[in-house]
Amino acid sequence: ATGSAAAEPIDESDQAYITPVTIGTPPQTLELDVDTGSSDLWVFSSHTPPSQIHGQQIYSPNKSSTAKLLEGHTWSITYGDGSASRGNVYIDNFTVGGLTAEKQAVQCAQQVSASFTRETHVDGLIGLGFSTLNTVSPKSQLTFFDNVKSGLDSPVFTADLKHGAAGTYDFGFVDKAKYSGEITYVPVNPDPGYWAFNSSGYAIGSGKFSASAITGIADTGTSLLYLPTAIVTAYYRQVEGATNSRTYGGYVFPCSSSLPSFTFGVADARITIPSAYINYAPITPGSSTCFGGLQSSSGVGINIFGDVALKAAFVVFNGGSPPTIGWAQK
Ligand SMILES: O=C(Cc1ccccc1)Nn1cnc2ccccc21
Repeated sequence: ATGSAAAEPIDESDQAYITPVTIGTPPQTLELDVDTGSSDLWVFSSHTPPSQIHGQQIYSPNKSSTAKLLEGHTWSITYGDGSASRGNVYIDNFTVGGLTAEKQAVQCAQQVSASFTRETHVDGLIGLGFSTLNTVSPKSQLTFFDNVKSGLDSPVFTADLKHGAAGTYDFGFVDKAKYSGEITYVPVNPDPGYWAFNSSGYAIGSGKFSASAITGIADTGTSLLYLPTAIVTAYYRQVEGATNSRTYGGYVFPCSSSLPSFTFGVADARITIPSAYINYAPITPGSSTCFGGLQSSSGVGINIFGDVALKAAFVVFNGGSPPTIGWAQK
């Protein structure tokens, strides 16, 4: 089996991407954020306090003839940016891009933090990290990918995210039409539960490539690229008027500044992020001060190749044994 689903940016800065899914019988459609940086599939639901719902679509298990409460199970998750949610768990049919997991654990939110309430376009998350990270207790649950993997033509899913346009998540196959040249695969360390890999180094603009291993995670659920401070300060030294703002929590610069591109290595391959992707967004709508798409990982605790990096490439998340991750230009 294979599947293919759209990944639509929620705003003009590609802060997140949403993917349509259907849950239950008759099918209820929601739009979820595919997140390789976590492993809980959770949704706004009929159990979510109305005061915490601000335009999101909800899943009502009591309207699904195939929904079954997973007795005595709860979940609670806090993300690196401090956002959080928690609730109870139902088992139901879950379909993405024509692929159905018959008995998917669908975690229903009974509480979401303000940042989720504010994100009106996001009805929940599909965690596609490793199932070891799933927070359901007392028995942790499998991700959608782990549930359908054995039935896929190939045990992979791919991300083709785009800047200001709809991209795709494919399941079970690698679409040659979506990339140029070759895909370079490197090992993944599944122990942290993330898609952790080593980048072989970086270059700023047309500068020389600096070979240095950068351990990071490929995280579709994070908007920006977070790298070591030394790399980030070297980058913004080349940006007229850039400053590291305590007020805004990172590097900002005049929106009119010209920015260098940023290249990262994957073994002997190179992925170049166009400068436009690093001119992420005005600090507030209409401001002439812009926030950088490349920021320091020192406050995050881990290097994150988020959407700013991912949308410059075609990425293969290979769930085989051993797991690997593949990067190609496009
Ligand atoms: O939490 C993080 C990483 C992060 C970002 C910024 C600062 C510190 C850490 N990403 N993420 C991955 N999945 C998420 C889901 C919701 C919110 C953030 C999510």
